[in-house]
Amino acid sequence: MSAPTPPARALALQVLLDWERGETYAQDLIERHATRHQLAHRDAALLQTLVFGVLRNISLLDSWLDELCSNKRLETKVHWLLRLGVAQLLILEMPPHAAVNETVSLADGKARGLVNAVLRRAERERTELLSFAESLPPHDRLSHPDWLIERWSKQYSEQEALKLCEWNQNPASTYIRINRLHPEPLDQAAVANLATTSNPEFFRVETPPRDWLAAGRCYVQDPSTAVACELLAPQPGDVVLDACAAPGGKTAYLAQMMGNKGRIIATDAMPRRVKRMEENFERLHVTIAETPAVDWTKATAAVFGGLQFDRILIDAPCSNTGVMRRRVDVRWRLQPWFFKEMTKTQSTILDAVAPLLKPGGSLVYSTCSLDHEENEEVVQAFLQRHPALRLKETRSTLPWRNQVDGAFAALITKSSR
Ligand SMILES: C[S@@+](CC[C@H](N)C(=O)[O-])C[C@H]1O[C@@H](n2cnc3c(N)ncnc32)[C@H](O)[C@@H]1O
Repeated sequence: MSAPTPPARALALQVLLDWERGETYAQDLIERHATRHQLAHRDAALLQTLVFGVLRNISLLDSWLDELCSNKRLETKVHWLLRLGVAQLLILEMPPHAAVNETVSLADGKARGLVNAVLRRAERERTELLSFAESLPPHDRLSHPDWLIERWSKQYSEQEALKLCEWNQNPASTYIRINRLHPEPLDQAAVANLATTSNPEFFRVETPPRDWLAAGRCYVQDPSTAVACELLAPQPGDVVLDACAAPGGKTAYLAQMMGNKGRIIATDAMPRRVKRMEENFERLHVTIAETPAVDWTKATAAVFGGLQFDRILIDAPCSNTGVMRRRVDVRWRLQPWFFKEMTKTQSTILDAVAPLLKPGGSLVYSTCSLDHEENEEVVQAFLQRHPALRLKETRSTLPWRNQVDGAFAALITKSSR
């Protein structure tokens, strides 16, 4: 007989403890636990709500706990348990009975009394605690590192930096892109019922349509990801390199734009991600992609034996500051020095790939970062190192303005002589 599935709150506590110990993203830990325990979709969704609810609000929860526990030092497990309990009561607005009882039941013998007392007090003093939150400085109220808010204030404005923090505090919407490469068109009436976006290929959904996803009729993808693909504008018959391609969301859209005619070489440094990309291509009926694993910080342009490309997409690894609504823990992992490190990798990849562009060809450099250092500044320095290349256009989305994830894309061309 298999062991019973632990309740979502017990798994949430385990994910939070694992997250604090390691370098793994919370999303990966959630997926790992959901797979290991074969969680039903509803339970996996509850697990994500609990974990994200805590990680999105660590500073706010700790400000409340300082009040509730008179600044007492808390043992690690008790601390996470209290954060989890208070998040359910004051942020996620879960029924107090379940929130308190089930959270207390996860505490070890000696700690139960404390957890029970603190959570019951939080429930009683709910109104006072919520108004106390309003009096906190932004880095505590909106749970973002102070240095990050300052960095964004310098690059945009203080008002926009706070709007971005507020944006990051809300659960992300789910969007799907309809896969037009699927041999059987979707029932138009079903598509007509979907919530439209400003891009006719993308729709907002409350819950992902699982049968459509499994059958490759759609792909979960934020509309901001279209910016780079549309700027690259590949044509049927083109030879395209997608240098940082996994898990293949943009490649699949490029293949659709090309009507599955031509050739795409979709590379990525991580074999595990290449495998996932291959599965995605198979499901999405992408038939023109080849998927060699290539690390562009080690490989040179000679890797394809002289092959040159009409179009190149470099969707570079980045700080992910444009997608912090989805990657809720990025804010706690980022450090001020990380941006400079990232720009070194981005520039190395650009320099390695640039010689593969045909004369007259187009290259798009894109990120899901909002940071000028990783975007405009990387592009400017790249152009200075490669005088044959010209910047044609840049496009970006800003979450607080465009209501989608943040993205940046620069279109660069090579003269035909
Ligand atoms: C932003 S993600 C790409 C997302 C993808 N374009 C999509 O739309 O699904 C960046 C990718 O770059 C890959 N990567 C990181 N460093 C790399 C390198 N040195 N060479 C090639 N790929 C790299 C990562 O493994 C990651 O899959």
